[in-house]
Amino acid sequence: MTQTLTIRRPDDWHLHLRDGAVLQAVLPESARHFARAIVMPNLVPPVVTGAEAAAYRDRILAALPDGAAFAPLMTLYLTEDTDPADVAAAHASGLVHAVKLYPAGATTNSASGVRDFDRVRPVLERMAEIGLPLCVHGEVTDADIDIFDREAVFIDRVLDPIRRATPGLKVVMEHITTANAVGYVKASDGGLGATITTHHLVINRNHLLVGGIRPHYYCLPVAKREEHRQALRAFATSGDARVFLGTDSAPHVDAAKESGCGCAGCFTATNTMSILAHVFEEEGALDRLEAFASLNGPAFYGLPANDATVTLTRGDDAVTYPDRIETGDGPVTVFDPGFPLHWSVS
Ligand SMILES: NC(=O)N[C@@H](CC(=O)O)C(=O)O
Ligand SMILES: [Zn+2]
Ligand SMILES: [Zn+2]
Repeated sequence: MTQTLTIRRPDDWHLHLRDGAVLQAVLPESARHFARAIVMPNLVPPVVTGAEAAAYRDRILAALPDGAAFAPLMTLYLTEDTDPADVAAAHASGLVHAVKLYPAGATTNSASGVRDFDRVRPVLERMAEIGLPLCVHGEVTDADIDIFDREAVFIDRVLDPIRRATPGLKVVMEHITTANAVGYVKASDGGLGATITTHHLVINRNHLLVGGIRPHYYCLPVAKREEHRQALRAFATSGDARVFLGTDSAPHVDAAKESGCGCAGCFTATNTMSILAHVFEEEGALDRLEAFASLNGPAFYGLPANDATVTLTRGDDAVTYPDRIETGDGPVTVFDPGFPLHWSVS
């Protein structure tokens, strides 16, 4: 039996496109289904200034396949030396849609991130004035905090104090992985949103570690216990306007993942919409997929939803995707959800 679902064209509110040969290879995977994406600035070196963001945007547009309708929404990488005036100008020109906070050392290419949060206070205050959202990688980096606890501790020690000290600052808690984060966002009174990735709706920490270590399931924040995955699924499929899709599709070539010290990141751009339809169907929430993937994000960012639509079709036969995408730097493995997919985007 064939079933169809038509929704506004989705957007991706947290995406890594990289640069050079990898950008060239992975960009079509996102542009195929998504109209817009918040593009992460953690290149090496990072995208810190408005001028750097404009140059990166030009490289992305140059790499787009002919005829693709895809708009990169640029972000700036917050450092302790970031100039509030440069941020405000990049926002006023329409170039920059968010500033990204990486605690120094928290994740891939975060060495230039923030150590002393007092040093970025002037930037945060300016952002609150102009309505520019702060996107947050929400993990502490203290050596004595267990990696599975780093998100929950971040909420108490960093996120909540920043929000209290900067009233009116719009914050997106990105790629949330815990029931603690779900609870914190649900208890907030506005100005706080959260993104959830495709893979955190599918895997828990057993998928990563049982029966052998699975480097392609390793990402940050690391997948948690099953009870946390269940909390994420309930929140994502609830229709709550504070939560929306940020795939955090994060390509690393296989040689960097399948290594004695493998990089963090799951590459989900290729099959995300099929996986999400599967998850929402399992949760009896197909009617709320549009809110999560296409409506809540633009509303939070103050942008219109897309006029175009996509139709998802559920067929009896499983749909297949390539196991890996070839890039000029080597292959990038596509996230394997571990179950057959029946929904495809037409
Ligand atoms: N999520 C990840 O595991 N990796 C991301 C960085 C990030 O979003 O934290 C990357 O850039 O590879
Ligand atoms: Zn992150
Ligand atoms: Zn990310």
